Parts: sequence; structure tokens; C-alpha cells
Amino acid sequence: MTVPETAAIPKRDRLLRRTLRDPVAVGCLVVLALVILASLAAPLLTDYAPDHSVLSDTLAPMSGAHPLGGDGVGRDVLSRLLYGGRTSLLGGTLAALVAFLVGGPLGLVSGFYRGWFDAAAGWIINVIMAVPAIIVMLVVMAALSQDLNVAMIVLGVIMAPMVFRLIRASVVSVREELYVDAARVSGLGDPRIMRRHILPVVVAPSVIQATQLFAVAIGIQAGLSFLGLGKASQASWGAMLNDGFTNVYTKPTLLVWPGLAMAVTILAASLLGNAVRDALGTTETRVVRRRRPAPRKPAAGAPSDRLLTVEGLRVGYPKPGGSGGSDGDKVVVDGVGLTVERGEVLGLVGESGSGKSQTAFAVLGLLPNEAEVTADQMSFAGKELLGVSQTALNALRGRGIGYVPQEPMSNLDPCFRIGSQLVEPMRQHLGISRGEARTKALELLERVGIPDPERVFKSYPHQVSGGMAQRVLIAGAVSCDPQLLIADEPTTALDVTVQAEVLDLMRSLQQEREMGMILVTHDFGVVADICDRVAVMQTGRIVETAAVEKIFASPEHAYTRMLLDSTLEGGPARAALSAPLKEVTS
Ligand SMILES: Nc1ncnc2c1ncn2[C@@H]1O[C@H](COP(=O)(O)OP(=O)(O)OP(=O)(O)O)[C@@H](O)[C@H]1O
Repeated sequence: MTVPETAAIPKRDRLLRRTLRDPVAVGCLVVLALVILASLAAPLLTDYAPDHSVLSDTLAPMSGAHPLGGDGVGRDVLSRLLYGGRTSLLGGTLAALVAFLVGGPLGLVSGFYRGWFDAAAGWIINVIMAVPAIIVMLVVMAALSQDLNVAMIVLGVIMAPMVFRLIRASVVSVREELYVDAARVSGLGDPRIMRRHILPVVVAPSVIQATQLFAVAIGIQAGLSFLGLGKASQASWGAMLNDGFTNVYTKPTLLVWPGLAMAVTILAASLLGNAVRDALGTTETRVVRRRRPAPRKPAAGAPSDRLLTVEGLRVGYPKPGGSGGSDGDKVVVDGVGLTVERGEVLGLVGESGSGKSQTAFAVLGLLPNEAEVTADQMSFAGKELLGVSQTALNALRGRGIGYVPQEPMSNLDPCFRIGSQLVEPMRQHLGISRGEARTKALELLERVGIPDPERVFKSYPHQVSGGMAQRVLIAGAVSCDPQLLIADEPTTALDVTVQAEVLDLMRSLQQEREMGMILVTHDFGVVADICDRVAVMQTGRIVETAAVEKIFASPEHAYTRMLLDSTLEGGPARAALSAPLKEVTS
């Protein structure tokens, strides 16, 4: 289990540097820069004001005085082209900016928090979309202002739904990623999760959208001025097109210059957007798992060594098309009770679908929003877990309760180096400096058996093996010194030889730190290796809880016997561990 030697760690180049490697992007940037510079430098490049009209220059040919000639009313075409560029660039920028200012935050909050805010924002967005854009802009211009910039601000509001939908969809897909859940489990708060995991994913589609909106807005603004709207003193490419059409038979070149300017600007903006998207790369979406806090009873006083107390835990989901009442729920955890003492490992075993993960997620507060969670008691170290705020849960997760997931790769954010994913939760929970967190992270990586911690620290998740990634997650889970570790089938996704090593590591960490641990598994071999007590689950209920020796020696429940029989008959022999196994009798 080493980082592949051939996989040199690539530099995470800055966006600009990566974009500049694309010749198309460089060409587009040059074109846009020239258009912007020429518009800004208009007073230096021409002596004529854009609305200065000289009768004798009407339809004047190209000359030294008028390099692009005169238009239908004797104005200098070059001057109007340059000053018109200002109007178009400003209009495009205003519309895109307003669309993002309105749609961006709404999409972010809606996608992240969903619920009533999402419903209300969706309703407002639908109303905006139902509004006929051109008519509204015509009315605004006719009734309120002849200023094209005002029309562009209105256009920005009208285009905001596009931004809203794009950003909301991006946020919804990424907030359901396992690594976002993992960040939550490690106790990171919403603002930090949003900044680190959500915003980077939103940037790429936003850049494309911004360039498209910019281009569309330039086209619409030209259309408005082509119709004769806007102040007469406000030079624009659309007004130039209008003048060109009026004189299309006598001087068709009047159409060429504004048409060319618009085409080049819009094309450059669109191609630049594509190039930036390519430089940013795309993101994939993965498995869905969400969480929900639920209301419940206050915690009763807990014995001093008792870490976790769960009594009467019930998790249900509304059946599709059901009435929504608890009677119509599909119950997946039904009256579960369990306890974990300091330094104790509790195995939670059962067949697939028996409710083991749902029980673990209920304790972590990571169940989906639609889950109905109730319990007579669910407390950690005397603190109630049900019905508490997300802030309180965030403070607890990572620091009080650590979590080791089943699939290591999907629980690491592919966009960030491993080191940064270890350092952030430590800085937040332990209040230590970046340097201290880095040192601690390197020590932890070494402790979990990673041979070259410096190198792995700087690696991206795709550069390490599955077993290595699981070690990284174990290091992360114990990094803030939790009292309780919840491990959900931590070795299932690993190959057999690595499974034994990872189990060995978890056991030694648990013993050395005197952590309580819940080990979710369907493997009695794992139970024998590592657990002190076992709770056997069948169809959402715990049917038997006993010391591991007792379970193997004299299982009481028929289901436990059936599970043991199926495990012991012809099951593959497990690899030997470096630490001694628990003595079990069968
Ligand atoms: N969001 C959900 N909506 C409805 N039912 C769900 C949802 N999530 C899980 N379930 C159901 O809950 C039951 C218990 O699932 P759980 O994941 O806890 O099983 P498990 O014992 O951990 O199995 P495995 O070992 O396969 O993970 C399953 O029948 C599953 O289909």
C-alpha cells in the first residue's frame, strides 16, 4: 500500500495558468482585451464625439479624417463604434452581474438548505420566468427611463432564474456527496462546508453561464437600440445597425462594422467560457445520503463511563404515495436500544437491510430529511442527540464522535489535497494553527501506517489506493480525539489482505485512545477479531445483545444461530492479524 511511484503529484495550477495553456482561450482573451481597451481609449483614438453630426459628412467615404467614413446623419462611424463598445460591454456586464447577484445566493441557499426556503424561492423564480421579458423591458424603457443600462438591469433580473436553476442543481448534486456528509461528520459548519466543498463545484458552470448571459445581453441590448430605444446621445452597436439598415442600399458597409464588432465580442466571450470550463474540469455526482435532525426527549443522567445510550430508537420513511402520517411509514429501525461504554467495542451485526447503517446514521444525525426519527432516549456523554441544532451536532461530530465510512474514495473530496482535508477539521475543532494541524496530520498519517506521510499529505485522493484512503479517513476520524468512533463496514470495500491490516489498525487505535466504538458489520469474523459485545439486528430490531464470547458459545436467538451457521459453514479463513485475536469458542 504505497502511493504509486509513477504518479507524480501534479501542481494544482491556478485557474488562470491552466486557462492560458489553451491557445483558443488566449486568442479570446486578447480579442476581448482589445475590444475593452479600444472602448476605454475611445477619446484617445478619435477626435469626434459619437453624437457629433456634420451634415457634409453624411455617408462620407473612408478617409484620413473619418477612417471608417460617416453614417447616415454625418456622425463619425469609428467614434460611434468605439463609444458603442462601451455601451455594449457595460450592458452585458450589468445584466450578467445582476443575474448572478439575484439568482446566485438564492440558488446556493435553496440548494443547500432546501425546505421552505427552496419552495418559496422556486415560486418567486417561476413568477419571474412567467414574465414576458421583452415586453417588460419595453415598458420599463418607455415608462421609466430611456437609459439602456436600466433595461440591462431589468434584463439581469429576468435572467436570474437561469442562474438560480443552474446553481441550485449544482449545489443539490454536490451536497449529497458522501464527502460532504463526511465533512459534516467531522464537525465542519455549514459556512465552511459551503466555502470548501460547494462553491468550488459551482464556479465552473457559473463561469460558462456568465459568459453566455453576457453574450445574450449584448445581443438583446443591440436589438433594443435597433428598435430605436435608448437615449439618442447613447452610442450603441444596435443603433449603428439601425442606421446601417436605413442606408443598406447606398452604403452597406455601415452594417459591417457594428455587426463585426458584435460577432467578434460575443464569439470571444462564449469561447472563453468554454475554455475556462475545460480548465476547471467537470465534477461527477455520486451516491445520495442526507441527514436530518429530529425532535425528542431530553437526556437522562448517564453513568460516568457510559458514552452512548440509545433507547426505543425508531426510524421510518413515508411510503411513496402514503398519507405521510407515521402509521403509513415504512419502519426500518424499530425500537432499537443499545449502549456503548468508554473503551468498549460494540459490534452491530445483521444481514443486509436489517437497519445497521440507519441506526448508526441516526446517532450521527445524518439521516435524510424525509426520515422520521424518534427515540425514548438518544444521548452521548449525557448530552441529548435528538432535536438539537445543527451547530450543536457539528460541535459534537468529529470532536465527540468520529466516523469511518464504508467507501473511502467517495468520502474524500477529489478537489482537495488529502492534507488539507485533514487539517481543516482539526483547526476548527481543536483551535490550533495551520502549522500545528499540519504537524499533527503528518504524525497521524504515520501512525495509521502510511509509509510516506509527506507525500500522501500532498496527494489528491485519486493518487492513493483504496486501503490508503481508508487509513487517511481513519486518521481523520481520530484526529480530533473523539470518545466514540462509529465505523460502518470499514473494510467491506477493501481487498482481503488490506481488510486485516485496517481492522488491526482500528483495534490498536481504539485501545490506545480508550475510545468507545460501534462497528457495523455483517461479518462474524470481524466481530470475533475486534468486538467486546455484539448486538444482532434483524429487520430493524435488536434480537440479541451479549458479550462476544457468549454469542459464539451459546447464541440464544434462532436468528443469531442462523447467522453464525451461515458464517461458519465454509466461510473463507481470515488472514492472521499482528495483534492477538480474542479467544472465541464456537
Ligand atoms: N432513504 C430511505 N428511504 C427508505 N428506505 C430506506 C432509506 N434508506 C435506507 N432504507 C431502508 O432501510 C433499511 C435498512 O437499511 P440499512 O442501510 O440500515 O441496512 P444495513 O443493515 O446497514 O444493510 P447493509 O449492510 O446492506 O448496508 C433497508 O431496507 C433500506 O432499504
